[in-house]
Amino acid sequence: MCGILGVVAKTPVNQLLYDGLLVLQHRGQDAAGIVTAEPNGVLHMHKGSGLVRDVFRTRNMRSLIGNVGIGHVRYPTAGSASSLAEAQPFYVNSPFGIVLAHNGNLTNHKQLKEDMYRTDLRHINTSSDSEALLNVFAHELQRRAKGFELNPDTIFDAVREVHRRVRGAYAVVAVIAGYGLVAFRDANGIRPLVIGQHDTPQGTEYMVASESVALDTIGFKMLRDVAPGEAIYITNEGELHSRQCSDAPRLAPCIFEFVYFARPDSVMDGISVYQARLNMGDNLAEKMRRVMPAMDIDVVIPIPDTSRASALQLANHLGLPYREGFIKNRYIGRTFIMPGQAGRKKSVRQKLNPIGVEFKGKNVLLVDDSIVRGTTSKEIVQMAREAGAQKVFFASAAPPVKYPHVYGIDMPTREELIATGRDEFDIAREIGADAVFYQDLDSLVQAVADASDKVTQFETSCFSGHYITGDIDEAYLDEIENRRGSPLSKDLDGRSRALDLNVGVAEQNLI
Ligand SMILES: O=P(O)(O)OC[C@H]1O[C@H](OP(=O)(O)OP(=O)(O)O)[C@H](O)[C@@H]1O
Ligand SMILES: NC(=O)CC[C@H](N)C(=O)O
Ligand SMILES: [Mg+2]
Repeated sequence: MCGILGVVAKTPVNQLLYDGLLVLQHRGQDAAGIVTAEPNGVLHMHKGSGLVRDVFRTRNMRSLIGNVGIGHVRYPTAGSASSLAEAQPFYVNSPFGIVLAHNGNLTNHKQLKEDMYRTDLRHINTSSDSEALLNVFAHELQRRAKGFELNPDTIFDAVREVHRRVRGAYAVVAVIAGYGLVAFRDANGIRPLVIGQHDTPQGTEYMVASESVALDTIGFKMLRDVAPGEAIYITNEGELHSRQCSDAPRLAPCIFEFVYFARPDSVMDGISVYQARLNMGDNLAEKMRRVMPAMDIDVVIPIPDTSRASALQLANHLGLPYREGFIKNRYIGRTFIMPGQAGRKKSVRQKLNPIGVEFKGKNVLLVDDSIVRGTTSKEIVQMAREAGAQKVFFASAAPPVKYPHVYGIDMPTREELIATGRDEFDIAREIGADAVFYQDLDSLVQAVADASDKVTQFETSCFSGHYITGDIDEAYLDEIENRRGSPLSKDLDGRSRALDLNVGVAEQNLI
């Protein structure tokens, strides 16, 4: 997943974007980037590999001039490479000069890239789907723009055409040089996007962000979610326009945001992530009562951080003590979104360390939000045993992850997923636990829906194998599995390869 941010302010926007990206860091640790825009259309970009705090130095911040801008933190998705060339935002010089940042994954990326090359005569230089998305938008805008005049209708018509051409998941922020900020969300609302405002004596400022937590911490008031299929255009002067640009919008947000990705203090599509996780704990407790009536458990221990809310509620519901048995090294980031299995494995031990007294001679129930590759659970169970636990049970607040995620989360091969071809007994054996308990899918959906008064449908493909965009079949999954690990795209007669043209940190004055 990635984090995106866009601001139209009355004063310089560089610090706001930096602060906002820091708050969205949990959505991507691979690369970060900011582009700011001056009223005359001059764009300033700085992006690089690594965490926000490492990418931006004072000198970089000083060069980010302008009251309008966008930012991105990246977590590469299936098929894309972990490289500086794919750090966002992306820039295209025509029409007007556009920069774009994207959260999600396009499922017809290969086709789009081919169309771009053969029909639209546009060159895509990386294997990033986001670069293709930018070029589709640019092409559609160019076709409609009349000279240097750009009105909201033209922008909204271009977004409408983007919805027709592009499949998959996308929440987008873009700046059109000299005009303003554009934001839009795919017709299923798979990826989140919110808009907030801040009133100043000079007028209203607007911020669009992946999560409401970015608005909260920067001091913007939440206005609403951007609707599925909707586009927002905020001019440099702060005039807000919005329009539904999809013929068939429906709200089916990705349920994995609520399980793992989003921060618990965010509210997305009207759903408190924290409340959804508490509900997951309740529902899991119900199941545990059913399947394990005589509970031989002394203590419930969460795997920090994400499982805490569910584990707490599970313990309350079962009338068992809840204890913090693992201490997390606060200087290590999220393990799951790290690229590379070796790094992930090493990181679990560096990140979490048991408190012996909570384990010695006890039967412990470890709770995590999800088990994906099993990297965390395998290490943790072993650590619990080394710390003297008698029995180690493991509970997951989400159902088994059995299918690749094609909408922006890096779970691309069935082979990598511990639940592929294994039942709960096999998985318990595999991770070394005495037993494993999983939430049922219906209960997960219910848990999140219960925290909402409007959302009834979710994108659940990694648990159910049902892909909401309707364009995913066995052949597609086989293809992304085969492509796994290759940083080079194989299409276009081998002509357009991912040329890693950027060396070091990319910094540009885009004039
Ligand atoms: O089965 P796996 O492939 O190991 O993936 C699942 C684990 O990864 C995530 O933790 P992560 O360390 O990324 O972040 P957190 O601190 O927010 O829990 C998630 O919360 C699980 O603990
Ligand atoms: N996780 C994401 O949202 C990534 C966005 C885009 N597909 C990329 O790989 O950069
Ligand atoms: Mg975790």
